[in-house]
Amino acid sequence: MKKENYLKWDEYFMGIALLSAERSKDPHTSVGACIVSEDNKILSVGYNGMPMGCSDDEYPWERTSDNELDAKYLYVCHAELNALLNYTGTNLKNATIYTTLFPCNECTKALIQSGIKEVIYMSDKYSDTPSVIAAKRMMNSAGVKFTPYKPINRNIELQL
Ligand SMILES: Nc1nc(=O)n([C@H]2C[C@H](O)[C@@H](COP(=O)(O)O)O2)cc1CO
Ligand SMILES: [Zn+2]
Repeated sequence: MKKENYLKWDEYFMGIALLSAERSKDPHTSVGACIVSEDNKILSVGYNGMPMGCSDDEYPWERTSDNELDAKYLYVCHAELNALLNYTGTNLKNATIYTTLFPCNECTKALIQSGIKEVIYMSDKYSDTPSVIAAKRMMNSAGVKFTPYKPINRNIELQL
């Protein structure tokens, strides 16, 4: 008889998003994303980080600063955008993105334009911000389904 405690598809893909988030250098919020085709093939992954060539030792990680130029927000590339940009293929039509944090309005525009049809998200901690409210409005208009991930409360330990 087959093993029963294998990872279901949703768990596997959100697990990969969570593992990708572990690559983030952001001291406050690590985000990971995994893009999956209609037939459950992993197409791309990403996490939030500074753009290529912009050293994550030199660019700021602060959330606030007297000078906006000394805070992270003008520079950091979101996990969802990185996952889109890391994709080397040509067809994201009807793909699903698993993300550990609900997408912002800017990533949402790019997700919609790329053909992503579903967003499965873990945290929605910024749900009351204009960015997320706008993101949901656009997803609703564009027919992009968004579904909270159902936690299974299982710990998976990886010994590295
Ligand atoms: N959906 C998202 N994906 C992301 O990759 N991010 C990134 C941008 C920042 O590096 C960090 C959020 O920082 P903070 O405001 O929680 O300290 O997560 C943020 C959001 C929120 O919309
Ligand atoms: Zn974003």
